[in-house]
Amino acid sequence: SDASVDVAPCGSNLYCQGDILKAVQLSGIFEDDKTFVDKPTLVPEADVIAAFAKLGKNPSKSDIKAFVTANFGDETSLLRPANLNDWVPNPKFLGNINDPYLKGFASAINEIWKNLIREQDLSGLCEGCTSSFLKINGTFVVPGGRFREFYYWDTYFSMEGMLLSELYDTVKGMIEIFFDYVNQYGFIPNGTRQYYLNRSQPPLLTQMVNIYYNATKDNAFLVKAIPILKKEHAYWVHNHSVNFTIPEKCGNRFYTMYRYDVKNTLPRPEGYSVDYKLVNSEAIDVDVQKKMYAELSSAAESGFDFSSRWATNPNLTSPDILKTLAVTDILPSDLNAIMYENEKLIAEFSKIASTLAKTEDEKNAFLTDNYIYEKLSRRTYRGMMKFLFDKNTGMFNDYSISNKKSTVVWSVSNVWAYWYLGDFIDADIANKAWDYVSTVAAKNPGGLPVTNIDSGLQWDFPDAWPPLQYTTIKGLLTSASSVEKSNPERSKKYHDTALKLANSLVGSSYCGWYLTGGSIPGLLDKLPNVTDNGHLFEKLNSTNFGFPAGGGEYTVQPGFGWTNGVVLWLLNMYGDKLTVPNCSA
Ligand SMILES: OC[C@H]1O[C@H](O[C@H]2O[C@H](CO)[C@@H](O)[C@H](O)[C@H]2O)[C@H](O)[C@@H](O)[C@@H]1O
Repeated sequence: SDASVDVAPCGSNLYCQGDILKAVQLSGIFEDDKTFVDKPTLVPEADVIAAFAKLGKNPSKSDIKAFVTANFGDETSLLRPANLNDWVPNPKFLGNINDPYLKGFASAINEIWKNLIREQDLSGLCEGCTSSFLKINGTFVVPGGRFREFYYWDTYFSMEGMLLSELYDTVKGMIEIFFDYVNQYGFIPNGTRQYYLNRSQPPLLTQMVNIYYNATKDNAFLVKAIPILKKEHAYWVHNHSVNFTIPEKCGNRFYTMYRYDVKNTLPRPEGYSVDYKLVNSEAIDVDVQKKMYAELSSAAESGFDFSSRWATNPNLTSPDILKTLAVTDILPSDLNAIMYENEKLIAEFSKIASTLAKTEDEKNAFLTDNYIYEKLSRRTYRGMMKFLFDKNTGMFNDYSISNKKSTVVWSVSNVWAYWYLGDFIDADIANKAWDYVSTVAAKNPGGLPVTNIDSGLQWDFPDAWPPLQYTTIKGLLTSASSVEKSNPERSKKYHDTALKLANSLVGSSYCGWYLTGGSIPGLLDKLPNVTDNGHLFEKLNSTNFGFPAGGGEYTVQPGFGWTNGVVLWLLNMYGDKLTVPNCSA
């Protein structure tokens, strides 16, 4: 393809584009493409480029291996454990957990934060050397395993647990790191690497500020946050919105809706060989190839990489299904719901700020923002109800712009909007959605699978993702409280489904941890012949209680930030109801 018109995630000739990246990633010397792009150089970049040039036109695999060994360092370097001044051994929420094993489990997770919360240490980088890391000003939580950097949407779910662990200063500092990125780049990158600089992730910063504010009532911080949250919102409006209408359905009216959309024409550096081989597996036009690269990156931006949810032919399986991704043609229901909630929250924060203003002008400016963002939220709401909401099923479906109709794949993300909008939905229609969810939950002991389609992709059946158990439970709780007075029986039913999901995630994570060497001093011995000390996994198997899920382009990762966060959140909320499962059953 014509490199002069290619759009890469960043300018680096090592980490984002160019011959060295291509040769190393296609050589097959690493099982996981992310390994190479996480390696810092051992010599200045110009020397790396000169050393590569010496290899000539078609270097062998062993030449490339020797070149990488001589010029690149360890991918896990440039990080150190953080000095956590706010970590406490016995956070108060442990007192809310009755079952002694689950209390011990919560305490073990509280310990695990110390391994996952890190600081950058660039002192190991030699003079003139370089790495793919973005500068990270402060302490941050990583997901774990191959995910050695700070991720955007993961952090919301990790924070729910970190706040219970009373890591208030650390949480505040992490939000401030994100503020720096909004100021520097205008948006928050997918993760803190140069190769993530062309895309964001589900925009949950405003909601991070919300949970931090609810936990601390830090007014000064809230006031400081508002201009930055507005700036991030503007980025999504300018780069990720479409003005959409269907004349026969809408007359002259246009609706502003949001979508994932990454400008990119090259393989994702951290998945280079996977993307390259997929796109070059048959003879296709260069323009079509470039479009496929843009779709792959846009799927990564959605957080759901990869899923039949984005496929025009969801009946195919991996890898062929990936050739049919049409992310940029879809109005995703979860993204639109998130944007609606962000607009509502910016309006609410502005109202609070207006009461704290020191001058009349300041107060009026906040009240104007309150008015503007309320209005924006109504605009997003109208679009969601017009195009995404299905009165027959109660689901908020994804919508295909080109087909002018809902897409066909059901996903747990179709009930995400209930978290924020549950109060506004007709109770009988909402009940249909929740009946469906509870039927799926009843069939899956390990949690709600993300879709019903077994494509081999990681955001498909049978994978149960902790953040989506959280969003579904939030939706159930909103619906339960909205019918509590009018229909207590229904309300109880929703609470029961929420508890069932909580039992699945907490129980399955507990067993996964125990079976991989988890123990509790004086109460639970470590299994014999297990060398590890207990892992929580990034995703669980919905059909196989106690086991992680698989699928996708990398092996399941232990750690794990969002699992720990959501499990602690559930243990705190249902600490008087949850009981320890029998892990050998
Ligand atoms: O390397 C492949 C992809 O890895 C990341 O995605 C997955 O892990 C993230 C961190 O836990 C999570 O936020 C995301 O939802 C997962 O699918 C990365 O975010 C992708 O951009 C990347 O291509």
